[in-house]
Amino acid sequence: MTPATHHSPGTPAPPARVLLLGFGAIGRHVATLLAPEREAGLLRMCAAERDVSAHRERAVPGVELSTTGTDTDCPTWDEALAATDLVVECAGVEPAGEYGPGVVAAGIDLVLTSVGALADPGTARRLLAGPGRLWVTNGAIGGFDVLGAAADSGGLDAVRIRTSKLPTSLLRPWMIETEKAELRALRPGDEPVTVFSGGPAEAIERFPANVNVAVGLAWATRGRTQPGGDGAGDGAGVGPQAGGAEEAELLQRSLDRVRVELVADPDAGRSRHAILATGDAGRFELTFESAPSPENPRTSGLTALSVTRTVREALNLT
Ligand SMILES: NC(=O)C1=CN([C@@H]2O[C@H](COP(=O)(O)OP(=O)(O)OC[C@H]3O[C@@H](n4cnc5c(N)ncnc54)[C@H](OP(=O)(O)O)[C@@H]3O)[C@@H](O)[C@H]2O)C=CC1
Ligand SMILES: O=C([O-])CC(=O)C(=O)O
Repeated sequence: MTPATHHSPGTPAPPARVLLLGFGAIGRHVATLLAPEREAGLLRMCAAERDVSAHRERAVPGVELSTTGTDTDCPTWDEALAATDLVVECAGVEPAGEYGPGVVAAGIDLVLTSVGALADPGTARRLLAGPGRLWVTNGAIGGFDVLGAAADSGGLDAVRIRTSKLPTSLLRPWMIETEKAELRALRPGDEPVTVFSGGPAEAIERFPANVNVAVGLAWATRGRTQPGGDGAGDGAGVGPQAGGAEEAELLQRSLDRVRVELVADPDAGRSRHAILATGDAGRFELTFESAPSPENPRTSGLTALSVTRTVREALNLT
C-alpha cells in the first residue's frame, strides 16, 4: 500500500502510518532518521515493544508506543496494526516469523530487516504470499544491482560471504563453555577463529543476530521468476503479483548455493562482510565495513540506513 498516493487530487495526502516491530538499536535509529518526514507531516510512527515500561524513559519524540506484550496502558499489537499502512520489522528472526505473515495476510506491506526469517521455507512462503507486499531490505550489505543482474542471467555459479565480527558479539547461549571461553580469550593480534562454515539456513539458526546478510545475499541472487517478470531487483517489494510461491522456490535454491563463513576476529574494529560471486557473468568481489550503529557498536550502522531507504521507497517518499 502506498498511502502517500491514495488521496483525492487537490487535498494534502494524509500521513502514512508506520508501525515499527521492535524498538532497539535499528528501530530507534530508523525513527531518528525519519524525523524530517514526521515533522513535515508525511509520517506518523508507532513502535511496538514486548515490554513497553522498559522503553518509556528512552522515548523518541513523535513516536508512540504499543505492545506485543501485556502492558495495559498502550495500544495492543492488533489495535496498532489496524491503524497501520506499513510495518517495519526490526525485532529479530523469531518475532519476524511470528508476526510478519499476519501482517502481509492482512494486506499490509512489510519491511523485513531480519531477512534471516526467509531461510525457513514455510515462513518464506507465507511472507511472500501477499496480499501485502514484502520489502526485503539490503541491510548491512549491498551491490545487489550488480549481483542481481548477474544472477538474473544465470551467470553465477558460486556465491560466498565471509562475515567477521568481534568475538564477544558471537557468543551464543547454546555454545559449550570451552567455545565461549575461547572467544572471550581472543585478544587483538590473535589469529581469527572461524565459528561457522556452511549454508545460510543453518548459519541463521545458530547466529540469528549476525548472519541476516547471508540470507539477504541469497535473496538478492535468487534470479528471475519468469522471462519478462519484474520480481527480482534491488530491494524490490514483492507480492502475489510477482509470484510469491515461485519466489520462495527460487530463494530455496539460492540458499543452497550461498556459502557462509562466520569469523571471530579480535581485530575487527568494524563488522566486515566480504562477498565473492563467480560464474559466466564474471568475478565480483565486494567488501563492506560500515560505521557501527550509534545505538549498538556490534551492529553495522548501515542496516538502519538501508531500512530507512526501503521505508521511503515503500511509501513513495523518495
Ligand atoms: N539485514 C541485516 O543486514 C541485519 C539485520 N538485523 C536484524 O535486525 C534485528 C534487530 O537488530 P537490533 O535493533 O540491533 O537489535 P536490538 O536487540 O537492539 O533490538 C531488537 C528490539 O526488538 C524487541 N523485540 C524482540 N522481540 C519482540 C517482540 N516479540 N515484540 C516486540 N518487540 C520485540 C527487543 O525487545 P527486548 O529488549 O524486550 O528484547 C528489542 O528492543 C536483529 O535481531 C537482526 O535479526 C541486524 C543487523 C543487520
Ligand atoms: O550488522 C551486521 O553487520 C550484520 C548482521 O548483524 C546480520 O546480518 O545479522
